Amino acid sequence: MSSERTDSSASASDSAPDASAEPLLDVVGLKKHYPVTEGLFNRQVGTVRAVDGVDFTVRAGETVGLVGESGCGKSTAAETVLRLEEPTAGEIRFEGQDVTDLDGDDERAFRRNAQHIFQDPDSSFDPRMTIGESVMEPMRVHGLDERAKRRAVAKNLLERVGLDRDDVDRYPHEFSGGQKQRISIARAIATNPDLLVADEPVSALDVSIQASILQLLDDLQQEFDIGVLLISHNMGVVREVCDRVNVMYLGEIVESGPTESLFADPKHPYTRALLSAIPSPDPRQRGSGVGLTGSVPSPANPPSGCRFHTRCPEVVQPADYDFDQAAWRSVMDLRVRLQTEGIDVDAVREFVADETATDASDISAAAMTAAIRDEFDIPDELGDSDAEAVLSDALADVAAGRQEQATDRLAAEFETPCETQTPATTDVGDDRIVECLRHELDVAETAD
Ligand SMILES: Nc1ncnc2c1ncn2[C@@H]1O[C@H](COP(=O)(O)OP(=O)(O)OP(=O)(O)O)[C@@H](O)[C@H]1O
Repeated sequence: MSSERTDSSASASDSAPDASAEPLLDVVGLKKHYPVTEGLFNRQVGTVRAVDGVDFTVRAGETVGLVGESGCGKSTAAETVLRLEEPTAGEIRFEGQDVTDLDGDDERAFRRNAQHIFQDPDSSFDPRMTIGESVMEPMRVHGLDERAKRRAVAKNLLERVGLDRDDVDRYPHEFSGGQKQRISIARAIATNPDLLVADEPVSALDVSIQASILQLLDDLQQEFDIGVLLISHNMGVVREVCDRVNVMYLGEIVESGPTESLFADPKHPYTRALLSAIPSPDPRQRGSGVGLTGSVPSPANPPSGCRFHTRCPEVVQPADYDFDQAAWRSVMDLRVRLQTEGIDVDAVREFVADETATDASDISAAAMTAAIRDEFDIPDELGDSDAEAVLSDALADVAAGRQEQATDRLAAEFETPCETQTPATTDVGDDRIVECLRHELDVAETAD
């Protein structure tokens, strides 16, 4: 974790861990799939690819972020690393040892050495146990038999995380959310772990106390040289505390690199979109970001090629066309909608009838297509006459109730390379990788 965050230019490198050191945690090709079942006999009808082949490392003394929107697979990755979930495939090497098939003493040692903090401190405590008992519990499980010693350690830990030694006999309901998260941290470090997995440790807390909890984690990490895997949907939090960042989308890592350079020059359109969502204190920068349309698609049926292509503001245009990128994205949004939910033409007709105070039966096809263009932010004319002809025909099909025909027409004419080619992992230098066709094309062009 970087030490002083007020000077962002000095942040990540101040306490930068030794990049040549063996990783504490080395995750390779990790997959976690869940079966989708149906019926009385739980017949498997599909697979949720929650984590679908991710690689990352955490070194001692390093804080590594796993960031992405809700549903991208971050928590599943964290739970699988901790062996709270069994991996479907891949390797999880902790201190040089593959933990996927540990048992007995080795498994107990791993559980002692890899601890976690979860998002909701309210649900992480047994309300009938004093907080001292909660903090002592992992010490008991891991072999510290003398109660008096456990109690003394618990008191020290409570003091270390900013509470009072005498709080040891109090109950969870007597503490605020922030204090409870401090107690969770005390409990997590009670066994002197080498790795701490913190899953959204501040997102349930009031914004005013988030910074102090992150600072506490930072201080403890430096004091004990712990490796931290921080799960967050919040790029602002990640920037504050991480040395390295892995950006995750729909079960895959699409970009990874040192925090400072990744924030200064994000390479993947998804990273750029996440960054644009961070509120800026500078009014000149507000609203300059690229918005993301729609939500994360289901990992039971991920899009082909680049999984982000159904939402990507920079999705590549077919070679035959060249028009405004924002208009192209809007046309793609229409295509995606037709392919997924479809368009309720009757609702469009009713809407136009209402807007124009006209009888629904009198609404023309032209008025319908204009309303659909409007809804999807598609300009009245695309800047490419061939593309415009394809779109006009497709919209005429939609207005006439021939959605399948429109869907097929758009799919055939507006096929993007991003849906047919799975982007390879491209090394873009500076210890950074990105999985995006645009970078592959750039690298290929430079090589030519
Ligand atoms: N036990 C399960 N069975 C089936 N699907 C699951 C299971 N656990 C998670 N998923 C699915 O896997 C995907 C990833 O979920 P996960 O919770 O890991 O994402 P996340 O990025 O951590 O999001 P959030 O911050 O909302 O928890 C989601 O679509 C989720 O519905």
